[in-house]
This record gives sequence, C-alpha cells and structure tokens, in this order.
Amino acid sequence: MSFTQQLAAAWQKNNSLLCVGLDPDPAKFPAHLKGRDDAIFEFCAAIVDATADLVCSFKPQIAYFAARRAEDQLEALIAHIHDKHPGIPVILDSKRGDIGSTAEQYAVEAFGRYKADAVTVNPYMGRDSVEPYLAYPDKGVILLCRTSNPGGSDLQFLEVEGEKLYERVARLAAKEWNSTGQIGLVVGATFPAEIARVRAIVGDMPLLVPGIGAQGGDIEATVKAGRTADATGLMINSSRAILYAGKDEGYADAARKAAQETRDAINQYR
Ligand SMILES: O=c1ccn([C@@H]2O[C@H](COP(=O)(O)O)[C@@H](O)[C@H]2O)c(=O)[nH]1
Repeated sequence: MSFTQQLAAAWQKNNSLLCVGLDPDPAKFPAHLKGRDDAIFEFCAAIVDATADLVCSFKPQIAYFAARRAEDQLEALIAHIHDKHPGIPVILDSKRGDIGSTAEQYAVEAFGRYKADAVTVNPYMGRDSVEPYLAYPDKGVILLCRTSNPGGSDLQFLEVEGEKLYERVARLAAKEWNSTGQIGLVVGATFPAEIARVRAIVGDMPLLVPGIGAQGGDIEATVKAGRTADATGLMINSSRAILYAGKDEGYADAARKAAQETRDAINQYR
C-alpha cells in the first residue's frame, strides 16, 4: 500500500488526524531508563505501543537519534512500528535537501535504510533536488512550505513575482511537481491563516502540521483552516506535549491520556 493509501486508511480506522512526534531526549527520560544502552528505543516503543490506536502517523525526528549515535535504535523503532502496528505510516523527519546525486543517497537513507513511509524534504534547491525521492512510487515526500518557527517568515514571507515564497512552494508542489501524487507539505499550526491559504492552493494534498502543544498553536484554528471537505487532509503533530506528559514510570500511560485528549480536541472541530 502506498503512503497516501495508508494515511487515508489510518485517518479512518483510528478516527484520528493526530501524528505523534518521536523526539526522544534522554535528559527527560524517567529514572528507570537512564543509563540503559537501549533507552531511546525503549522509551519510544512504549509511547508507540500506548498510542498506536489513537494516531494517523508517527514522526520520528532523526536529529534526536543521530545526536546520540542511536541510528540503530531509530531503525529498530521503525521496524517495531511496522511489525506491531502495521498500517500506521512512519514519516522520517530529516528535512534533507541537496543536489540530485546526493539526494539519491538521502532517499536510500530514508526509504532503504530506515524503511520510512514518507520523508520531510527541504525544497529550497528546487525540483531536481526533490525528484530522487519521487522515484519511490509508494513513498510520501513532504516538503517544507510554511514552517512553524517565528523565523520562518524571514524567507518564506518574501514576495516573489506577486506571491509569497511559501505560496510559490505550495503552487509548484501542487501544480508542477506532483504528477505522481506523492507530495505533501509542512505548514505550521502557529500560522492558521497560512494553513488556509495553502489549503486553497493545493486542494486535498496532505498537510503535516507541527506546532500544537509545546509551540502553542491553536487546535480549533488549525483544524478549521486545514481540514478537507471530507474532514481529513491533516497530520497534526505533537511531540513534547505527549512524550513528556508524565515524568515517572507511568510515562506511557500519561502519553496515552495526552494523545487521547489531543485527538478528541482535534475531532471536535473536524
Ligand atoms: O515547521 C516545522 C517543521 C518541523 N517541526 C518538527 O515538529 C516537531 C515539533 O515538536 P513539538 O515538541 O510538538 O513542538 C519537532 O520534531 C520539530 O523538529 C516543527 O516543529 N516545525
């Protein structure tokens, strides 16, 4: 099944637009995991198992694994998700971007090594830097468009021939680069007006929306701005607010409770 099909099935099966982000920071782990060689895997796998029936996708952020030489635990975690929770797509958040020959290697990293179902890509280097990922027909390619951080406006809000740069990215992605239907876009929950603008440009394209929870984005405004006519179209990501909802050995239960509340809050406005 392709990423797009898996996502559509997970939206329905779990009645959820929530994407749980896996950003493991050992400094925030409960005491019983500290010092263990496999702590990152154990921490994330427990969160995954506790929330898998509440989500439409998981999004591991590669920096949290690579910074601690824990890429093997990232591989094991993605294999665990595929094995124990088949049908829940995994988006590798690596935000790669480079010339075509190097992008080919990044695509092998995401889809061959890690076996992710989709990858985040920085489209700043243009069409040929995105094409190598599109060579994997079953995989999703999610381009940065209007990011959730305040500094995103420095470049993404620049006027380019009568439109903002993020609007140009959305238009190119939807009208010129997406002949295979694999592309999605990242649009921050911290900017609901721009979510609505992107939705108007791209039709039903899936949007990955980080920025609720720890970054303070408004759930109601996000859902109303980004939902499609069939009340889907969104993967609304929350990482820290779910991962660190509890501090002690009951952290996975606390994460489940936070995920359930977040999913339900999202569903109120679909
Ligand atoms: O514009 C963007 C693109 C990616 N992210 C990533 O999403 C999560 C957000 O984590 P929270 O703890 O829910 O704030 C994180 O992995 C970022 O790298 C983003 O925040 N904004």
